[in-house]
Amino acid sequence: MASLTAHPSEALSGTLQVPGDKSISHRALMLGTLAVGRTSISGLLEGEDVLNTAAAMRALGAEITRDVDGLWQVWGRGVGGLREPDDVLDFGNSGTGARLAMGLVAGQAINAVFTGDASLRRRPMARIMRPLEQMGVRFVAREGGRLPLTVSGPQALMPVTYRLPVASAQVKSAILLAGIAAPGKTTVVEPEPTRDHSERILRHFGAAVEVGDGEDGRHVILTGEAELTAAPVNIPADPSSAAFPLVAALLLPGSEITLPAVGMNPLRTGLFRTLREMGAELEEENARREAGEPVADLRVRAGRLQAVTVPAERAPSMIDEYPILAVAAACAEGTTRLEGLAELRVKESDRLAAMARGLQACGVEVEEGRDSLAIHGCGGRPPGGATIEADLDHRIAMSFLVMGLCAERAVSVDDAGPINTSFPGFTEAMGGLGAGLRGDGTT
Ligand SMILES: O=C(O)C1=C[C@@H](OP(=O)(O)O)[C@@H](O)[C@H](O)C1
Ligand SMILES: C=C(OP(=O)(O)O)C(=O)O
Repeated sequence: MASLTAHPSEALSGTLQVPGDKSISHRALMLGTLAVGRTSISGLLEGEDVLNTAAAMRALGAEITRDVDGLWQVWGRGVGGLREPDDVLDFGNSGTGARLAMGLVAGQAINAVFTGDASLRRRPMARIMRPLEQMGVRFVAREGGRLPLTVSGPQALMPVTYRLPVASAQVKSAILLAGIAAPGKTTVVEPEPTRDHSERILRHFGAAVEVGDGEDGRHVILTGEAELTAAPVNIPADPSSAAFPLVAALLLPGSEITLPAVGMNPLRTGLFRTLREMGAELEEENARREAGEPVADLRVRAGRLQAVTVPAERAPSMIDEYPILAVAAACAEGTTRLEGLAELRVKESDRLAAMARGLQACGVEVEEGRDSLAIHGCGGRPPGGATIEADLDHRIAMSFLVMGLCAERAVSVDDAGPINTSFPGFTEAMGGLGAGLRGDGTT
């Protein structure tokens, strides 16, 4: 376990190209695998989560290469053309990789065994198993629907209409990926809209996806037995990764940074909206579209932040950003209230408990509820001076390193390794903006 320490920092400045969007990277590799022809992907996130998905797609028969200039090529097998992997598929730390790939395998008449690291093996999979079982897929899983598990795709998959019991783009996407191989229409009804990268990229590859609003929520309808055609994908910078330098720049007086080509999908930008409500100055420049996704350059200037209440219905659009928002709230003036956080308890770690514990260790007063968090802001630098257990959670690790930059005393995380799952080069990237993160060797 390599620990890392963030020391109180001066202003940040410069331009940082944040790595590619993790959600879109997984999907581009998977759609490329199901498509006929060669898919070229630029800007693919080369983090461990996505590299594990690439390895799984190779095991299922796709040919995947990386050119010297970082362009990835996927030669797909066509829907129904995947082969049975001859070993266990290991998705490491990645809920998205494992859950979406279950949907993809469901549409093939093959067996595949899925596993992951200690974090992924404690996360719930029944949410994916239930709808796919209705489509005819069989699972053998550990108690409580945990990995490792075996997926058996049926000879003839049935389409479903499924109402999501929790707001989850991963569940929606697994059903849609399975539905590609089913006859007729597969419908997912989501009470609250979640990130729609799957809908966008499916259309980009030629599938028919209709979206409409019903009384019970948003209906996403995919026409099955789709023929997917390879299409080039240019992946934007990940707004969830951009959040870390962005919040650091907001909190360190005198900072001004630019983050080019950040994904601005409105179902991902809840954090930006919240920070603006807190008084942040965020400018979007050169708004454009890449592979069906909105993108802009973000310019961020430091400023004082005021507490806000973030309503539960905003959670799906900023679900991975609560840990870093909690750090911003700890430095803001007043009490910030975050609601509708139940899903945070089943991420890479129990993020609600991890944030409450870590903030308290840094001298910030908090109240943790069943699905809420109140943070009493310090109106400036919090005390800091703690060592935080990352518990295999990249976002907890990066959030508390940003805390260390903005606190009175240094903050360490016991294991910075998981940062490589989503933001390889994080230490160097922050260093390039002027923030000092120092490795403490091996603990
Ligand atoms: O579909 C996706 O790419 C993701 C969906 C979200 O998970 P849930 O579907 O569990 O909310 C998010 O937390 C995860 O990081 C990526
Ligand atoms: C929850 C996350 O990812 P995943 O579900 O793919 O592990 C995340 O990146 O914050």
